[in-house]
Amino acid sequence: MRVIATEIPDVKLIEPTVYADARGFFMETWRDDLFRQHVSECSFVQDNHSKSCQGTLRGLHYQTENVQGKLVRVTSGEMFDVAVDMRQSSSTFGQWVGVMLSAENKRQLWVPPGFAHGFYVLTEYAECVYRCTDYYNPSAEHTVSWDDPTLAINWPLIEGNPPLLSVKDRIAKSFFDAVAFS
Ligand SMILES: Cc1cn([C@H]2C[C@H](O)[C@@H](COP(=O)(O)OP(=O)(O)O[C@H]3O[C@H](C)C(=O)[C@H](O)[C@H]3O)O2)c(=O)[nH]c1=O
Repeated sequence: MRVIATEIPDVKLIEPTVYADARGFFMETWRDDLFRQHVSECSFVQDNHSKSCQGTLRGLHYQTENVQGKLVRVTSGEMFDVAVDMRQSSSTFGQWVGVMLSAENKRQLWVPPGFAHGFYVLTEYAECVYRCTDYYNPSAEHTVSWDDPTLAINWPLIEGNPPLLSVKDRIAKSFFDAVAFS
């Protein structure tokens, strides 16, 4: 696997080694030893899988208890995946990283604990699976508005179509009003 640095040191882009042959391909999508050695010393306790139609934007979400790190990959379609630094003490507080993840490029994004996460779906459908370092805790979940002007995330929105949002994401907080990590 190849680990690629991003604009935020703790956020990593991972390219697994793909073994292709006449049948198709094989790849190790995660190995505890290599992940700990090259990305982050953490354990995963919950796997998620979500499917979204084109134009769906989920996020920006994070938990302030059971704080989750997430290892995100796309198993079908393509999405623009975003991590936002919500750690007040960080030199990159309020900065974001956005990468294209797709079934084609097989890339994975490591979203560390302390970051908000969101994605926007570009293809007719996209499915993502992601490993979490802590359990879902809805009572401690927070949302930051996807189009917050301070974050100014450059979403590759499909021309003329407002993103499809959940009710929760439509009423998300501004970055300045959102709870940050110390
Ligand atoms: C996240 C989650 C949700 N749920 C239930 C709660 C709702 O009944 C239903 C849909 O939840 P929600 O609309 O919050 O799903 P997303 O909008 O995809 O939320 C996720 O989107 C962003 C991109 C993330 O990184 C988080 O994993 C998560 O916040 O699944 C669970 O049972 N367990 C879970 O871990």
